[in-house]
Amino acid sequence: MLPVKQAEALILSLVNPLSPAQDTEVLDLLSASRRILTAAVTSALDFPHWDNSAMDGYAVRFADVQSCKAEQPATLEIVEEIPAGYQPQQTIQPGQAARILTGAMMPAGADTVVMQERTQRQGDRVTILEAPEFQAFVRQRAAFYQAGTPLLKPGIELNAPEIAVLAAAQCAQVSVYRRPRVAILSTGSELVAPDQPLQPGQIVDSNQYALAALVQQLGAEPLLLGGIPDEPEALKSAIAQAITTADVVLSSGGVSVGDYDYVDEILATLGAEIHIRAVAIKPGKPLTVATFAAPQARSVLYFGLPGNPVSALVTFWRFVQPTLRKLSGLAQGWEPTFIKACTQQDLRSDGKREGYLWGHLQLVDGDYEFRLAGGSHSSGNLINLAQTNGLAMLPVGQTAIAAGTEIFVMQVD
Ligand SMILES: Nc1nc2c(c(=O)[nH]1)N[C@H]1C(S)=C(S)[C@@H](COP(=O)(O)OP(=O)(O)OC[C@H]3O[C@@H](n4cnc5c(N)ncnc54)[C@H](O)[C@@H]3O)O[C@H]1N2
Ligand code: MOO
Ligand SMILES: [Mg+2]
Repeated sequence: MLPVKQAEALILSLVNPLSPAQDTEVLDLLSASRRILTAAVTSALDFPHWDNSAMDGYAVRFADVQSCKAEQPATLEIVEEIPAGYQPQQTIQPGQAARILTGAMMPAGADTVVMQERTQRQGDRVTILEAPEFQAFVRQRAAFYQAGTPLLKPGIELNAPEIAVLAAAQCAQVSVYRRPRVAILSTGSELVAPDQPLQPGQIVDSNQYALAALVQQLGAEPLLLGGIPDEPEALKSAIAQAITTADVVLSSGGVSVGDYDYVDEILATLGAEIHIRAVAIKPGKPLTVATFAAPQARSVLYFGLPGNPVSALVTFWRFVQPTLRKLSGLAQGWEPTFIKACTQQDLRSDGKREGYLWGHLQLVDGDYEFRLAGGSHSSGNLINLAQTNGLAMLPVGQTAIAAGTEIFVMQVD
């Protein structure tokens, strides 16, 4: 059994990220949310594009107003009104000012803005009641970004801030990585679809739905291959089909030592290289990780996840999620986030495998608290997994952690 950290490192070393040359598509900016940028973006524009006013007020020459105060105000002649979107026509001379609105271009000759509240207006004259700072309320050209320097790096996820930056830089279309394709198949002769009547001994194929939801949440495209009975020929043809269409294949079930656990055997028959057969994690010990090399242009990574519903989810969060993040072209941040939290209950584990117990992570007065889900922590119990958002990690060798102790909790929402 491989320790969890070693399994994570080995799995990440098997991942070939999508290629910025081949695996890309060009999208309208509005469709690019949550996608990953393939190439660096620079802009020919400075930000701000020109000196402009940060306030509604008056553009003045600092020299005219630097010593004014309420008892000794300065009165200036207003020679122009400058709303946003208008190019000033006048150069401000000594004794002159321009009415200026927020975001409007500074006129030549002026270097400072006096906010409206520090002035009194009489027709085409304005009285400045208080000396401003030199260059007050002027947003200088290129103060935020200089044209030609790096604007956005490749391998970042495009969320609202990045989309705003791209729009402002007039990048109406953007090159992003295509979505990774993830084939999902469930093994088990006992499985039926949710809309089928249940016969004695049968259960619903919930793993297919759970895995599809997780794949979608990560921005990848799930290819649903359904439930495959525990028959070697059926399984072989399903896996053979999956590896021709997907970047990653996820199966659940059939990886332990039972009489109908055929996955490893079939992978070997199909020419896969099996890298992992078991990991020291609870739940999730019987985890198979394999690669298919040729004849595809790119290799296919195969995860034989354990069939127990919680084991399938925990191994997805711990190992498949980082894989999909790396594969997707993200430059960093593949690994799960572990948060220090104070457990509110006693936690127990056999100490032989790295244990993961599900529960709820919550900020209370600035500190995270972990509340263990009530009910059974059996890997077959998916019911109390609902409404949880964290997995408390119990290191190998540790059998009991007392309530009130600080622990690491893996965030899973
Ligand atoms: N003698 C041993 N038996 C088992 C061991 C072991 O080390 N020695 N390991 C146990 C552990 S740990 C796990 S986890 C399971 C993993 O089993 P498999 O991956 O072979 O999965 P199956 O046997 O096919 O199914 C296990 C369980 O999960 C249910 N299942 C399967 N697929 C689905 C699905 N798509 N949706 C919902 N539920 C599913 C299935 O009905 C079984 O109840 O092996 C232990 N046994
Ligand atoms: O360790 Mo198995 O993955 O749950 O029961
Ligand atoms: Mg089994």
